[in-house]
Amino acid sequence: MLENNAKLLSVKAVNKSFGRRQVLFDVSFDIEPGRIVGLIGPNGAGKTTIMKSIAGLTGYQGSIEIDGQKVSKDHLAPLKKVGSLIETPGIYPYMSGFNNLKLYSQNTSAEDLGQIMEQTMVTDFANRKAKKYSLGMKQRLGVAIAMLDNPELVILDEPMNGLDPESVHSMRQVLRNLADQGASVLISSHILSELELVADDLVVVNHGHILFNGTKADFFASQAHGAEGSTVILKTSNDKKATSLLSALGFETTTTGDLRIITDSEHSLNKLLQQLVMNKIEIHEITEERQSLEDSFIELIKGGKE
Ligand SMILES: Nc1ncnc2c1ncn2[C@@H]1O[C@H](COP(=O)(O)OP(=O)(O)OP(=O)(O)O)[C@@H](O)[C@H]1O
Repeated sequence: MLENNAKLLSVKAVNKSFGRRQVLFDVSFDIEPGRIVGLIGPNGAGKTTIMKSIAGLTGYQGSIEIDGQKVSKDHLAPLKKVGSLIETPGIYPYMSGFNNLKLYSQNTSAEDLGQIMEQTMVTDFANRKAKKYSLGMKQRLGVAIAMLDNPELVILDEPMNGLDPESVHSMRQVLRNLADQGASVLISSHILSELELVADDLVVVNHGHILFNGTKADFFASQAHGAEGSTVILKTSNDKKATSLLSALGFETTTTGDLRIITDSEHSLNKLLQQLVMNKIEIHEITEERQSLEDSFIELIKGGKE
């Protein structure tokens, strides 16, 4: 059994080359039980290679441990605790979805199997041959396969790919249920908004380097209050006076349309409000324009290593 706060998955200093081309550079991150970790990066960043290394599908240098046991291509025993959907799910096309599930299931009761099919919304088409499935149906069946036999770690490579908005919504619910039951979930995407609502933690990767590894809240905070700061939009009793006052104090202001002020640690929102009050400028409306996670991500990727 895992102790509290133990790491279910520990990836340490993983390097990987294909021939002479290195594609992963000192990749390290951990996953605790019950957490959903979003692995995010643009196409070719190294997400699938990281997941394949964890799932024992490709060799690597460094260390990957699941529940304290090292995983490698030659030591797959820890993978009993892992359910995965990586790249094309291994679905047999001439079998029904239900029979595919039964084939992969070693120790899932009929009742649990029924529940997994309900949760992943596979039940309605479970008796049809898999070759007739759409991409979204295959994805759902692939996730159902990954959930068989009570995995402690579920690895899903781009599981939202091909899903309609309703299915994306229920997939989030499925992942949250898994985490609530104590499983750890590693899910990848190149679209941050797919992960934004579901991930607890984020690992941002680009060109095989980890650019950020921490909670989603920390990611947002580190980006929103980074060098650019956040933008405050003000409506005051005297915008002209407010602009010249704040400019004189070193605030970056723009007045095309609304009065917009960029705040940072030195020119904080608190300082801005104090100055307006001291100078008897009434504030009629104030809104903070927060950067979306997507903007933060793009900024981080642009500033990342080549
Ligand atoms: N079998 C392989 N042989 C050679 N190079 C490979 C192989 N698999 C992946 N690569 C290279 O490794 C790098 C990382 O690829 P990977 O598939 O891990 O990225 P990804 O982040 O999953 O991308 P995507 O979002 O497009 O799936 C890429 O430059 C890719 O071309």
